[in-house]
Amino acid sequence: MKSILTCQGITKSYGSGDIIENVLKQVDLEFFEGQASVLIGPSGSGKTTLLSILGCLLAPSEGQLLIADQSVNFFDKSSLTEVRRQKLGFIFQHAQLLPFLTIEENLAIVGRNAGMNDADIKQRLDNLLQRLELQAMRYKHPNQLSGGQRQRVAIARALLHRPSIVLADEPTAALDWLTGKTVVELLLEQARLEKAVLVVVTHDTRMLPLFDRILSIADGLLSEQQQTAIADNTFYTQT
Ligand SMILES: Nc1ncnc2c1ncn2[C@@H]1O[C@H](COP(=O)(O)OP(=O)(O)OP(=O)(O)O)[C@@H](O)[C@H]1O
Repeated sequence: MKSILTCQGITKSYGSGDIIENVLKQVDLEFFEGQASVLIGPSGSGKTTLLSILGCLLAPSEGQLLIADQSVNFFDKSSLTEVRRQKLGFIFQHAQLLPFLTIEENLAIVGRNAGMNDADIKQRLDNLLQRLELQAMRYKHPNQLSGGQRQRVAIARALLHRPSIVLADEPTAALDWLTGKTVVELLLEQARLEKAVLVVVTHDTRMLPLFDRILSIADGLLSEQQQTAIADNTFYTQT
């Protein structure tokens, strides 16, 4: 399996002196092509912090982040922006679509930012809108869509430029259980089709069996749980 994303000894501290908070301690992790992971942990345990480091939005205090075997630690701001535009797709709790643009225009921007040509953007848009059953929404504006439909657009937007890594921070938190489950299932299906690494932060432990890997953070330490423990109900604490 091809290694796409690696954390080597990542630590993250906030503050300084006596009021230093060590949020992540020596996190070692490797993600492989097409692998879907869920990241869980109590509130304030560092899930968003880790996701932000994986997404090159936040620098670690120590340790290295490698994308496709290349360390991004010493990349300057514009190189990091380029990495984000080319290799990463993001999904947040709220879809964060631009309200004054149509769904098509919201999606096309991502392709343009990644340097795709118009023909490729159109082909990709047609394909993703069809796969996510969004064709009827193409010329609508975000406020004309339901929360679940907006998150489906957010999935299309995250995948449009064929990123090798897709990161989602509580993508279902604003949705009811059934809509949320459908959104996560679609996200998993589409990310697997694209062979992207997918990392999803959630508080909803009912989602865990859907994923290939279950990563858990507590007290700054990251551990991996086995799906069998979930099935046996030996690891089923609401976080
Ligand atoms: N910019 C910052 N400056 C200082 N402390 C921060 C900053 N960002 C996060 N923290 C602290 O780091 C810890 C981890 O925060 P983080 O948002 O990563 O947790 P989380 O697991 O995502 O929490 P939640 O589940 O509540 O969203 C918290 O104690 C938080 O207060």
